[in-house]
Amino acid sequence: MVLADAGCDVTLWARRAELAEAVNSTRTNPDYLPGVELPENVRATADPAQAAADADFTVLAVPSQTLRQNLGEWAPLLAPDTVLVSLMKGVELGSAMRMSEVIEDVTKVGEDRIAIVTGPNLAREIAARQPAAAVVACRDEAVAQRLQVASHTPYFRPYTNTDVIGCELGGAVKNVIGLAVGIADGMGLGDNTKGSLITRGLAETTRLGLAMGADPLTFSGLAGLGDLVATCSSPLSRNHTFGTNLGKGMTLQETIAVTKQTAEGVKSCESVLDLARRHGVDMPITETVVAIVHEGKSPVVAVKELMSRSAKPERR
Ligand SMILES: NC(=O)c1ccc[n+]([C@@H]2O[C@H](COP(=O)([O-])OP(=O)(O)OC[C@H]3O[C@@H](n4cnc5c(N)ncnc54)[C@H](O)[C@@H]3O)[C@@H](O)[C@H]2O)c1
Ligand SMILES: O=P(O)(O)OC[C@H](O)CO
Repeated sequence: MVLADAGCDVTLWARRAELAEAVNSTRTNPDYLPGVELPENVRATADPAQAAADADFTVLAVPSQTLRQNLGEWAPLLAPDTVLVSLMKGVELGSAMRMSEVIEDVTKVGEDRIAIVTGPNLAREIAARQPAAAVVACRDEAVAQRLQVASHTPYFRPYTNTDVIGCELGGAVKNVIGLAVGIADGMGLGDNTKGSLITRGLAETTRLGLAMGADPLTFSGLAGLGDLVATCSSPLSRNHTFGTNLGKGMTLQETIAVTKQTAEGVKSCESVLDLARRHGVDMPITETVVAIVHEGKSPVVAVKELMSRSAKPERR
């Protein structure tokens, strides 16, 4: 919708032919965004070859853990000079690769033709055309600028950045911190806890980013703080809501059963922790989220343990 509103002709690929037909005939996506009317220049198809043909930009928005397989099937269909754009906010399990790295690995397209869009961009609010800023990041600034023009609308304001590592990490780790804040909310804890988790979450994201070669200033921007604030405040965030359900005492299986859309942090908390260990970085909040979500640790015990860690200066 953003690209179409900015004047691009958009072909949307959908897995199910009936959903593609519904989008074309009703101008809505009844399963995912009921009540939102899509612009005329968005067409849907279930044929990936038709979606990929002649595309200046190929925008990828599948769950992070399925990207490698999806892209493996689509790679032979991509237009020769297309720019591959990732909207995904996760890290691959096992390889601990960021999404742009998976794209490069599968397609062998160079990093100058791989871009990402990230920032405080909850889908429902974007679909309601509420004002939001975003970051378009690419190692090649000219490519980022092209994508900036292609996606700039009266309600969507993209800024360019060349720090792809920092922008991607900001998006992936904020989902883990969103889970932590949701758990705290579900436990009935208040805004001091939230402010502390957001700030210390940003500190551990920045530590990881520095170890991986990111620009630390990226984390005080839209991809870092901006997205943390949106995710950790909003009931629209799937990660936040997932955490809230866990904090209220639901089991992991019960929480998964009521979660209809992708909550990336649930899997990516493990790959972010993997990255932290590979780089020798301490990420206590991420470690705690992994322990609660995947190892059955009680949130009450986890809070006690986090609060009784050894005292230290703020900036280390
Ligand atoms: N929704 C948001 O507000 C938002 C905002 C910014 C970024 N993102 C990111 O976008 C990415 C996708 O999230 P979403 O919100 O679109 O999730 P979603 O769950 O709403 O949609 C994911 C889509 O992928 C499809 N899908 C699931 N498994 C698949 C598979 N094996 N192969 C192909 N398609 C498959 C689903 O049918 C669905 O259409 C995530 O990385 C998320 O972090 C989401
Ligand atoms: O619903 P979430 O938790 O995946 O968050 C959506 C976006 O990433 C917010 O910017």
